[in-house]
Amino acid sequence: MGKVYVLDHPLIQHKLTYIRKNETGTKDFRQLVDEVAALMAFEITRDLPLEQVEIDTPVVSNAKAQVLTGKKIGLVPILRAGLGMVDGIIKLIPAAKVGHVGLYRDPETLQPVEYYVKLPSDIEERELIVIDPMLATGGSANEAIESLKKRGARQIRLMCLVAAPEGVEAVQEAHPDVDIYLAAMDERLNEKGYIEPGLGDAGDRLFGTK
Ligand SMILES: O=P(O)(O)OC[C@H]1O[C@H](OP(=O)(O)OP(=O)(O)O)[C@H](O)[C@@H]1O
Ligand SMILES: O=c1cc[nH]c(=O)[nH]1
Ligand SMILES: [Mg+2]
Repeated sequence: MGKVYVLDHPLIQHKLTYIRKNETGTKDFRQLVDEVAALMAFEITRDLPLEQVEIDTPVVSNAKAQVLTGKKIGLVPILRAGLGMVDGIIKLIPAAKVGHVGLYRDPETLQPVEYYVKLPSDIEERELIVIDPMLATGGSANEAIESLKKRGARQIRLMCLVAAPEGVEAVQEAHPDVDIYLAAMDERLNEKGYIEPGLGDAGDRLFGTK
């Protein structure tokens, strides 16, 4: 079963509180999501492998130093709301390629509807991070992960700001090979499929559409 990591760094938790607040407007919401995504990226890349190299500094020759090695990273935001987390992560991993999976959740059935997929050609070679602020029923994340696997992806992690326990369980059941990284595990889903306490509709708050 995939592991679940709740990233409890104080800066992440402090900023998340302001993201949640009803009175936080679009500009600040966007800025805070960007900052939290960067902080989360810092935490989830802790286990990236390093290799030793030799470099010349202005002072000595052949100094031992370390550089990243292993698989390259690919980011896959789930449209729309996942877009709000891309720039923050790219600041730390500027060479990451970015694929897009477009999904919306039907408001009646809560089922995900796929409308767009565009991925880097070498996804099977990359360590992919699927990003979406919200993991509610888990339907969208599962559909996105399925879509990536169908196209050859082999190593996938999921990064969300806020999750409901139902969504985490659904992903763990459907994709036991996928580890999940969260800023918070919330209490429940309400009858409309919204996370409580949550932060509302992440896409609408990011893009000012409601
Ligand atoms: O876990 P689930 O129950 O599938 O719900 C989570 C999905 O719902 C939201 O997207 P939404 O459908 O609002 O689309 P948007 O990003 O375009 O606003 C959110 O960004 C997730 O993708
Ligand atoms: O609480 C929720 C649930 C799904 N999608 C959102 O944007 N927010
Ligand atoms: Mg939305």
